[in-house]
Amino acid sequence: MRIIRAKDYQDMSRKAANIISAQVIGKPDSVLGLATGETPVGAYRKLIEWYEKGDLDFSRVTTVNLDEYKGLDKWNKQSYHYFMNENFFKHVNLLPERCHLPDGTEENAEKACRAYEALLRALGPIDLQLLGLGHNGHIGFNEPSDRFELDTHCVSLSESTISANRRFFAPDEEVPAQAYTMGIRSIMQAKKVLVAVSGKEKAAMVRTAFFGPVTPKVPASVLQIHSDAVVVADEEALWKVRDML
Ligand SMILES: O=P(O)(O)OC[C@H]1O[C@](O)(CO)[C@@H](O)[C@@H]1O
Repeated sequence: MRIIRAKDYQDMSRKAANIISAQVIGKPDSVLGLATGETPVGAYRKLIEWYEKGDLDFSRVTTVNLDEYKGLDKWNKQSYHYFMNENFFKHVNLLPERCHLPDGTEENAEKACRAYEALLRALGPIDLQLLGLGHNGHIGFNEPSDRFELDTHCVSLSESTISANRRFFAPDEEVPAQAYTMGIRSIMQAKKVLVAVSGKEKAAMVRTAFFGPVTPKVPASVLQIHSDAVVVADEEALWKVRDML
């Protein structure tokens, strides 16, 4: 696992976007695994900026997102479909039919997960998987558990994840308690994994996940044994591991 140090959020975003750009330029028909959350938004902005300048072409790229809330459709402003559309998809020349997320409207969890897993397998290994880091060490919505959940599955979100995500919802809106998420296998089979981390509230988890034991109780810790995992983190996120770099 390589750690790339960035000065601040802007620098981290630019560095993460550089890695994604290099992937798309080097392999125009890449399969990109994408993430939601606040952290990757700056990188998406950079990619949009470079696309607008004519430096990037997404017309042959396929995207697969990590997760979606169960029960939310793509017009719901809190859905990850909506988030991805607003923050990235609609601003670049990705073909809509090549942008995939789990189907939050499918009430039958087994059916929804089976369909997404089949899609992931049909597409083959993801070329580059972008990840954020949850406060409790989750990646996608793979929550702390007694075992690594390998396939796409329906997860009951932990209290800490629900409360962390409350900031995206209006006070009177309920945060969904369940989500469909890509499993650890697809993430680990990705040829390259890029974890973007920013801010001092992630510093303790950076130390636990990337310098502690590999355990399903800290899902992100599994990335330590990925053959090509890169963490791009800013100074605040790295302050608890400064002496180890
Ligand atoms: O980047 P943020 O907003 O801190 O979120 C971290 C992680 O938490 C999630 O938003 C889900 O709780 C993930 O999508 C994300 O990777």
